[in-house]
Amino acid sequence: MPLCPNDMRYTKLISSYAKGKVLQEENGQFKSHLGVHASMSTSPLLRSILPGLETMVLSIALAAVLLLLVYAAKFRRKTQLPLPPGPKGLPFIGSYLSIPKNAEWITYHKWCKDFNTDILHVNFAGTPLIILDSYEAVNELLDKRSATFSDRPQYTMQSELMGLDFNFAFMRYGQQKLRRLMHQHFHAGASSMLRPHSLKASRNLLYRFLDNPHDVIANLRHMAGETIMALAYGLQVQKYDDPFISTAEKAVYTLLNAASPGKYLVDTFPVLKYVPEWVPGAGFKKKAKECRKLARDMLVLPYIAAKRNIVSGLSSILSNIEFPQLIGVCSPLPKANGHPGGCFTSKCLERLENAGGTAYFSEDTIQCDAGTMYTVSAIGSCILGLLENPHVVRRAQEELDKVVKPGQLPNFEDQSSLPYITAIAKESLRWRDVVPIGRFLPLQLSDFTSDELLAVPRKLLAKEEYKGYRLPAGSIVIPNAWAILHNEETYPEPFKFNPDRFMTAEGNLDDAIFDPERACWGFGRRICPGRHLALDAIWINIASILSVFNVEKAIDGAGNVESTSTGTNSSQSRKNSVPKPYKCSITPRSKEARELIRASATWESLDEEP
Ligand code: HEM
Repeated sequence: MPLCPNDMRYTKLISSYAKGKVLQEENGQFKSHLGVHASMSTSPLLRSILPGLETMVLSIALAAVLLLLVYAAKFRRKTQLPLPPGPKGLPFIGSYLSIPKNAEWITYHKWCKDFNTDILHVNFAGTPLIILDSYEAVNELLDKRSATFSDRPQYTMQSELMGLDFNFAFMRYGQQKLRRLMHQHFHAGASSMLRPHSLKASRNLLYRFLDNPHDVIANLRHMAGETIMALAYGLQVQKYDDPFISTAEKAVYTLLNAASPGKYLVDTFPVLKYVPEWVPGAGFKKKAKECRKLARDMLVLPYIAAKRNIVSGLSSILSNIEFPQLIGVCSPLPKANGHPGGCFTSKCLERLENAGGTAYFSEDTIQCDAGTMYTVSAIGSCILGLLENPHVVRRAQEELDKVVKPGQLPNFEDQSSLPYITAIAKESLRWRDVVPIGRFLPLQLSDFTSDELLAVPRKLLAKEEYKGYRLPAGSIVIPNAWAILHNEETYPEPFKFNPDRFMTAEGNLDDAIFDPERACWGFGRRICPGRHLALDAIWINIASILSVFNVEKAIDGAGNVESTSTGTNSSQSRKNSVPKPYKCSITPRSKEARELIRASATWESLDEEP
C-alpha cells in the first residue's frame, strides 16, 4: 500500500532511514525492515528529500571512517614503541635552537640527567638524533649491534664538493678493503713494529724542547708530523719548519674544520650544489675548491717526494731496486711480526701499479695526519695536567729514576715497569678526552676555530629497539664519550687530573677501574684503527719528557707564575679538543740530562742508518 506524507509509517521510514538502517530497492520501490513498501512514483515529497538523505548518510559514513582511522592511528601509536625521551622542541625545527654551538656533549648529558635516561632523542629540524650517554648503551648498540650502527652520514659539502669522499673516516660502512689495509698497518702487533719511528720522533721532540722550551704545542705538532711523514711516506722531515708538515697541518685543520658535517646549508639542501660560484652567498663553493686543492697538496707533495726518493734510489736501502721490489721497502719495516712491511705510500704505489698507472695517492694518510693531531692534543692536555699537579711529576720521576738506567732514556721495554707513566697516559686520554663525541654539527655553526678536531657520528642503517624505545632508521647516532669518561660513579672528582685513580695501594695498575681506552677510541667496527700507534706515541713522549725535564708553570718577567688558562679549555666551557698554545717552563733536570738529549736526537731517516 502506497505511503502518503501524513502516514505515521512514512515518518518512521524516514527516521529509520536517517538512522542509517538499510533500505533496499526492489523494483523501483524501497523496502524497510518495517515491511512497509514505499512507491517512489507515488511519493514526490520522498523523492525530493532522498538526495539530502543520501548526502547525510555519506557524511555519516565518512565521519565513521575518519573516526576509525583516527582510532587505528592512536591504537598503532599505542602498540608502536615510543621514541627515547628528550626535549620536545618547537614545531618543525624541534630542538634546533637549543643545541649549543660548543661543548654540546655537556647539554646532551644534562638533558639525559633531566629525563633520567641514558638514551636521548633530540629532534634536529626533522632529523632524529639519538644520544647514547652511558657505556652500557654504547656497548649494547655500537659494539654488539655494529652491523646496523656502523654507517656514517654523508654530507654534500665534504664528499661531493670538497672531494673528501676518499677519507676513510667519512666513508659509508662496508669499505672492508680499506679497513683491512689500515688494520694491517696499525693492529697491535704491526704497531709495535712502528715503535722505532715513535721513539725517534720523541727523542727529537726532547731536543726541540731544549732549543725552544716555550712553544709546547708547536713542538708537539712537529713531533706528530715527523712520525706521520715517516710512516706514511718514508720521508725524513727537516729539523725545523718542514714544508710537508706545515702543508699537512694547514690542510688537516682547514679540512676538518670545513668538513664539519652539517656546517653548510648545502648539506641540508643539496640542490644548492648547482649554484654557480659567482652567485652572492655561494662562498661555500669557493671554500670547497680551496679545500680540494689543500687536500691534494697535502697528499700529493710528500707522495711525489717519496716516489722521487724511491725511483732515484736516493736512500741507501732503496738504490738499484726495480719497482716491484720497491713495494714494502719505502720504510725500513720488513714483512715480519705481523706487519705487512713498507709504508702507506708503498702500498699505494702497489695499487697504482695494479691499476695500470691510474693516479691513486696515499689518501688514507689524511686520516693518519688527523689522527696524529689527536695525539698532539692528548700530550698537550697531559702537560697541562702536570703543570697543575707537581706531585704527579714528582711521583712519575721517582718511578722513572728507579727503572731507567743513568745515561739512558726510557724505552718501550720499560713499559711494564712504569705503571705510573701508563696511569698518566690513561688519565690524559680521560681528563680532556680528545674526541668527546661523534659530533653532528648544526647549520648555525660559524665560529669554528682552526683548532677544532671532530669525530664523525654514525647513521642508523635500519630501525632498532633499545630498552623499549624505537630508534628510527636513518637516525644520527652520537656516542657521548665525554659523559662516559666523566661519570662521577666511575671516576670520583672527574674533572680533576688524577692519575692515581688508576693505581692500587701497592703501586700497580688497578684493573678494577674502568679503562678510558674502552671509550676514548670510539666503538665497534669503526673504532680508531690508529689507537695502538697513538697510545705508544703518548706513552713514550710522556715518559721521555718526564725523565729528563722538569715541567713547571712559567714565571713571567715580573716574577709571577704565568697562568695556563689560555691552554685550559675547561671541560665545562671548552669547544676545542686541542689545547690552545700555552706557556710553561720545561728545563733539563741536570747537565747530564741536557747532554743525553743532545746525544739522542737523530736527524737522518731511519732508512739511511747503516
Ligand atoms: C690520541 C689519539 C687519537 C684519538 C683519541 C683517536 C680517536 C678516534 C675516534 C674517537 C674515532 C671515531 C671512532 C668511532 O666512530 O667510533 C677515530 C677514528 C679514526 N681514527 Fe683515530 N684517534 C687517535 C689517533 C689516530 C691515529 C694516530 C690514526 C692513524 C694512524 C687514527 C686513525 C683513525 C681512522 C682511520 C679513523 C676512522 C675509522 C673509521 O671510520 O672506520 N687515529 N679515532
